[in-house]
Amino acid sequence: MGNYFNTLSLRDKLDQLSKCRFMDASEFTDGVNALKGKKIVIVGCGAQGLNQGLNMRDSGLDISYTLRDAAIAEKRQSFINATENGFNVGTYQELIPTADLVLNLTPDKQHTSVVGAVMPLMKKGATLSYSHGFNIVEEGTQVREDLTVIMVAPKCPGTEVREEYKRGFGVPTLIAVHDENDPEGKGWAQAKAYAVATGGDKAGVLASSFIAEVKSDLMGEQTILCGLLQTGSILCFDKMVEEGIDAGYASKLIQYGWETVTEGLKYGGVTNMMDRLSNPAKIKAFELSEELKDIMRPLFQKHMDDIIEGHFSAGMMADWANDDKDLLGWRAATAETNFEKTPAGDIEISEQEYYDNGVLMVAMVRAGVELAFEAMTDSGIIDASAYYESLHETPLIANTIARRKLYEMNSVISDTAEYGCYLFDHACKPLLTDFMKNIKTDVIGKPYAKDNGEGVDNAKLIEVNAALRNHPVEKVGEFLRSSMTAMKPIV
Ligand SMILES: NC(=O)C1=CN([C@@H]2O[C@H](COP(=O)(O)OP(=O)(O)OC[C@H]3O[C@@H](n4cnc5c(N)ncnc54)[C@H](OP(=O)(O)O)[C@@H]3O)[C@@H](O)[C@H]2O)C=CC1
Ligand SMILES: CC[C@](O)(C(C)=O)C(=O)O
Ligand SMILES: [Mg+2]
Ligand SMILES: [Mg+2]
Repeated sequence: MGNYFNTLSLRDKLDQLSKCRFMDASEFTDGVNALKGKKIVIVGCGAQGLNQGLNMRDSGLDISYTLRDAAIAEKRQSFINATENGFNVGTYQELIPTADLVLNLTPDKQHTSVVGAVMPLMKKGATLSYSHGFNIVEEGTQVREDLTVIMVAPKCPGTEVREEYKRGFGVPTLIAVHDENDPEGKGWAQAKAYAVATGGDKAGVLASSFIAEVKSDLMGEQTILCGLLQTGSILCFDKMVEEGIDAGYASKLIQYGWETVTEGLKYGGVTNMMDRLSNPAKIKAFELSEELKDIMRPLFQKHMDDIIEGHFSAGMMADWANDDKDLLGWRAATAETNFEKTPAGDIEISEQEYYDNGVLMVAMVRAGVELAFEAMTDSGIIDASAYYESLHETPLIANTIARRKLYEMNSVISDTAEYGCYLFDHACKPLLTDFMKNIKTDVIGKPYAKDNGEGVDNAKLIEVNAALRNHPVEKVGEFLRSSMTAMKPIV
């Protein structure tokens, strides 16, 4: 065992990183048939396990859960999740030998021990599935030759996998078959049926590789999706309070503001989100985001380099071996931030006010989306995949902050994402210290145009609009969104 990616030649690395094909709806006409009547056993009933299982059962598949013995004996939350939803639950010995498909939906840290325990019990020719390829790519786990190994990775938190499915939509999903484990050539058919069962085909499916999924997923979650939303929440809240804005108002503006402004992003990309601002505010947001991009670019690039080279995974695995000291310390520190401790005030904020009084938040989102997209595509990740891991998923993560702030986001995302989020946040906040010194309430907490007049330089506005609309994330986004015909509004 060792870092599998690092054992490949440069040519193979680049080939794997660039594996990404947007699948046409016509490729899913067989629906869930490849898995119909098959026994599907999910290991773990947490964020992904529960929500994927609910969708798959509603899609007509046979789902049961296997949990470690202690979880069953002590009736832990995973046991409650499964039994209260009417699923059959059993031990590994009871259920794994009956399974045609085993979904490993335990935390990445546990994969080596879980796969080690489950694999000997799996019947010959069965399939093992992951929703994140860390164990295969970064730890180099080798799976029994007779087993098929697939990945179906929703580009989204588990809660939203369920919510989007209930809305009749789905979440973009990346599927892959591990080249070294497809002895019967059935991997792709099963992965496609699984993606249909979770609703992924309605939002868009990419046929990809374990490697491309891991490297892009880690990058998205550490930077724009979670890291920058955490940094932005803390910095914007502290600034508003320091400048005399009511703390309840500041708390509400941020808690629900990310969800509201990124809903504009989800529908019409950065262009639409920025168009929701008045013209003077849009120009200001553009200038702020350009400055933010210059300051944060080296940090985004460092995260991408560390992920590609394996430094990130080595550091996180060292923390696993150290009883998660960093993860737990950072988690406790996040709970003590003033943003987290200040409840949202009972104040009406209209949808438009979130944009007008949140110009800096809009600027942060634009900067983060574009930087993450640029760092991924510069490293050989295909634009569609980079789009899902930056622009499309940001609103889905923002939804979690609207529910119960950073606590909710960090509980709902995987432990791997949570670790990466804190790592980025702790590096990013100091980088933005000088930038934040110049920030006043005209761009966070109060409407921009009111204090700055309505005058606009036409030439400047045309230049800004062109820069926004011509960014490559907008080009690929336009194409990908055109296939998301079942998308439903939530704000
Ligand atoms: N969170 C998310 O939204 C996303 C996660 N993923 C990926 O999905 C996978 C699952 O992550 P996530 O849903 O966050 O995981 P959770 O932490 O939410 O769920 C973990 C589940 O695994 C069980 N578990 C924990 N430790 C062990 C162990 N040693 N042996 C057996 N079971 C164990 C837990 O039950 P108990 O402790 O009671 O035994 C619980 O049911 C990961 O690979 C992750 O990267 C992919 C996309 C998004
Ligand atoms: C954004 C974090 C994620 O990758 C996800 C929800 O897609 C995770 O690991 O939780
Ligand atoms: Mg992800
Ligand atoms: Mg992840």
